Amino acid sequence: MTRLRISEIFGPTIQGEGSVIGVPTVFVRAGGCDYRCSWCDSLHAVDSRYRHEWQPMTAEEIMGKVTELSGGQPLTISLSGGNPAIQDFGPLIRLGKTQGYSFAMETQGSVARDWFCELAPLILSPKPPSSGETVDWDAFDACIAAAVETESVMKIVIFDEDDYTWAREVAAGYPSLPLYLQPGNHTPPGPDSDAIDLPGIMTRYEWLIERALADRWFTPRILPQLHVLVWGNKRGV
Ligand SMILES: C[S@@+](CC[C@H](N)C(=O)[O-])C[C@H]1O[C@@H](n2cnc3c(N)ncnc32)[C@H](O)[C@@H]1O
Ligand SMILES: Nc1nc2[nH]cc(C(=O)O)c2c(=O)[nH]1
Ligand code: SF4
Ligand SMILES: [Mg+2]
Repeated sequence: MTRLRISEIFGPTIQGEGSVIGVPTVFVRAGGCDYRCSWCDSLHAVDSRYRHEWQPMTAEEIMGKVTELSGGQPLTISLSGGNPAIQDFGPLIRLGKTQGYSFAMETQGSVARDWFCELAPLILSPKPPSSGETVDWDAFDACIAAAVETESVMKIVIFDEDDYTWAREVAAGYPSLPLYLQPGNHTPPGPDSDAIDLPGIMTRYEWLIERALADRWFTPRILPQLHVLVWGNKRGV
């Protein structure tokens, strides 16, 4: 039986980011990522030093844990990671749907899967220059193409002026994707630290709002990471 590498399953909590912000959800976080963003806030699901925490789980085991957490009430399950697209989440999504659950997924858009069409929504977060990663736009386009008849949205993290300029160019190339801009969160060293630089986040958020409005750029929604404002960088919320 196929097993998925799972870093953590937690909730119910609220979705803290992007188009489904505020919606109650249970998170299923996959272990492993094909990227190494300089500012990744989920290193415990990326860095192989945390591999010992990742559990191989069947779709049935995952749904069992989600059902326990949700009290058996179907809700939206948020798949994140790491990059969930490097594993086959198709069987889990199909099983969960038979039980009334729906699935949203966060991915950077580097690997396309035919099961993206089962998501609602597919949240694509291409990485700006400050991440140190380079986007493969053919792979990104393949992700959009795979999400036939489902909603895809784009969420870009912005730390600085370079990222902002990049986001404007990228957005111009994808006029039909609803766009969300999110100020970057400089996580203090050590993935086990809950501490955040709240003044830094708020300064970047205010700067980002003012920057976009001064440009008369009115299409994106500009949102902070709500869960970070409430709980800091605490894991499992
Ligand atoms: C941890 S990632 C996992 C999913 C996938 N690998 C991705 O990057 O989209 C989930 C979301 O958090 C965002 N993110 C990661 N680190 C961040 C940070 N330091 N500040 C703000 N957003 C961050 C990512 O851009 C992505 O939208
Ligand atoms: N509450 C909450 N909302 C989130 N939205 C995206 C998250 C992620 O790490 O992928 C996340 C997370 O870890 N917690
Ligand atoms: S792609 Fe996502 S999970 Fe992977 S390193 Fe970047 S932010 Fe972290
Ligand atoms: Mg997070």
